[in-house]
Amino acid sequence: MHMISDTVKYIGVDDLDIDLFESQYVVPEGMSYNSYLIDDEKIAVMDTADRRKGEEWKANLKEALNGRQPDYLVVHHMEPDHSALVAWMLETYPGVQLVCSAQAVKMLANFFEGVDFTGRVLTVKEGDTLSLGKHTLQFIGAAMVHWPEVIMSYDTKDKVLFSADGFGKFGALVNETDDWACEARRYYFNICGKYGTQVQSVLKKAAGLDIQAICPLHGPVLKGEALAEAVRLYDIWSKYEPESEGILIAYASIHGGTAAAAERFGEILREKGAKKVVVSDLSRSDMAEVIEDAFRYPTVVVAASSYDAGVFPVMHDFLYHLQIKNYQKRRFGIIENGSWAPTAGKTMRTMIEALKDCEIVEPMVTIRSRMKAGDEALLAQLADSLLND
Ligand SMILES: Cc1cc2nc3c(=O)[nH]c(=O)nc-3n(C[C@H](O)[C@H](O)[C@H](O)COP(=O)(O)O)c2cc1C
Repeated sequence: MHMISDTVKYIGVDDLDIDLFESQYVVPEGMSYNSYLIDDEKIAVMDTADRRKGEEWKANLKEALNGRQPDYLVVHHMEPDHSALVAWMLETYPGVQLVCSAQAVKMLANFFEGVDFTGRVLTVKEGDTLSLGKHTLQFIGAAMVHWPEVIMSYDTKDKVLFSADGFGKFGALVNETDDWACEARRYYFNICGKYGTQVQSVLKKAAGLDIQAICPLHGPVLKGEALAEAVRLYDIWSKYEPESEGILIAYASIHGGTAAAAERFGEILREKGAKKVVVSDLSRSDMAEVIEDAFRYPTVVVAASSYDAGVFPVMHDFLYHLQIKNYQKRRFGIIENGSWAPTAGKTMRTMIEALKDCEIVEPMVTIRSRMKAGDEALLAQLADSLLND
């Protein structure tokens, strides 16, 4: 158990045997469910953990309490990976009061049938404060970062921001490296990506505070340069601005013809001077990582086989993911493939046109079954349009 400051203790747990986080994200480095304890005249526990590691978390809590009783359980976020032990806390510690938003109160009964919360909940909203003795918690509304009930809290004594899922990342703390951005980016775009406006609003509020440490619910505590870099990246990401130069080619291919065309198109782009080209096979890549790359770069080329008068499903899934994540402000190129009546291009075009402020760069290239020498010229033309316009 490590100390964040002389009175703020880390009591979270690592999960190294989880197969998929939220039943969809591969997490080869595991996951951490962070939880903190503020040891003051009144003791506040900041969130619980996932029930997968409930016993370990309870042991950490008991060790940190050292025989004392907690006074408050602050529930920043009701998602079960943080709130699984809420009912257990109420039952085990009769003096503990839950501190959460009004929206969270509505959710409590949904998650914990039969638990009597009467007289056990202190509802807080933006600007409210809670004195623990030397520490005072100031609450910050953070609705839709990334659920509606989310609050953050700021400890005015140690200048710590408890940021809920904001500033989180994939990966257990035991496996933490210096490269925070790599898995924080994949986490951000897939989990919070839809809510850029709400993240911007929280960043504006945070700019008015002197923050010495950010304590998220997943991933490492951020301090110093790491904190400043994380805030810089969150500002870019939540404005939907590309982070760096580059072109993503995402392809969906049944028998390899579209794959060959996509790889060749990558070579053409490099021959013409593109410095960074990432080619991803949507059937075999981690979808969350391809989505991350789509947000990272300003330009995306989609290449796909036609399928049942539409597009090969994994490409449909990719574009659908972009749509629900509020993807915007990017340029697209389109390559389609078909053996008798190519339809992939039209389907992809319709889906891209539904995205906000996304431009389709012409010409769209049609491959018939296998790429031929004659297709080179049109691919070169598309490359020129993408690189020079
Ligand atoms: C189930 C299935 C449905 C298909 N539907 C279409 C179609 O509607 N129109 C078409 O032109 N080709 C269709 N095709 C053919 C492929 O799109 C075509 O062979 C393409 O060249 C495959 O590219 P690939 O080598 O990258 O997989 C279909 C193929 C399969 C297996």
